[in-house]
Amino acid sequence: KARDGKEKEYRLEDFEVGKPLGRGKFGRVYLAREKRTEFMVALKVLFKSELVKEEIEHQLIREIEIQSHLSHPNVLRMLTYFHDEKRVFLVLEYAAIGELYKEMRKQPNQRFDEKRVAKYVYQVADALMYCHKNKVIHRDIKPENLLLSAWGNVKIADFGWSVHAPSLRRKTMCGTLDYLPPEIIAGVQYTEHVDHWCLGVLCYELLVGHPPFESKDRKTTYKRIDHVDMKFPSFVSPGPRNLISKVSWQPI
Ligand SMILES: CC(=O)N[C@H]1CCN(c2c(Cl)cnc3[nH]c(-c4cn(C)nc4C)nc23)C1
Repeated sequence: KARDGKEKEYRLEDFEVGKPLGRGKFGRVYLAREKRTEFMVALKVLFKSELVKEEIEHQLIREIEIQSHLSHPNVLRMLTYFHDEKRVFLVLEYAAIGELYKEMRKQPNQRFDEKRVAKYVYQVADALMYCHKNKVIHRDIKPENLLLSAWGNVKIADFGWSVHAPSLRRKTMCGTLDYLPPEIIAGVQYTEHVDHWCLGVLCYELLVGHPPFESKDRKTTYKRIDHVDMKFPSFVSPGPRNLISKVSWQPI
């Protein structure tokens, strides 16, 4: 905010753009520094031509509306946004450690110990309770969309799929099916409970190293989701089994 308290209009020249951090679904994300304050941010760049070609302008507008109004320690902040003739820029909070997914792969058995999973699941649950209180369903909770801040706290990123509850909006079956809850597969109206289901799937994956219904082909994955056909390896103790089973049984 500028000194007179008004929203400052940002432009690209207010930033020094650094290394690419990775690719979201429809844009590149760069590390950047705001020149005046030297504040580090993640700058997400989307090309207007691509937004139009993919007909996802409405999705971006919803992502901006939702993420710019949410303010929670475990939700990645959208600080501001601006556009020039060809591109839209989202100025996002920079999570210095990076993607939780990569952190998990770096662990000895490619999974986290129970204490660490408890911390991450608690933080995601807290963020989801906050989102649900604001009538927002994320719908895409999975390790790839979770980031770690410099202090090792989880930040839910990528609200590209979030919607205002309750919703019937079809989630196109692109990407992994592993996290799809039965009610979305069935195409019935769904509520915030879809995020609870994903939290159970996330808890399982962080503990075990792969998602519970993972199968060699999509058909089998669908079937296993539908029958909630979940097996726990012996090293998973009763506490997490109980929690995961409780959030995974959905009264559809
Ligand atoms: C779904 C999605 O947006 N994925 C990624 C792209 C980079 N982006 C980041 C966003 Cl949006 C915010 N902060 C990030 N920090 C990092 C990162 C840090 N290290 C050391 N390595 C990485 C990578 N990436 C981000 C989110």
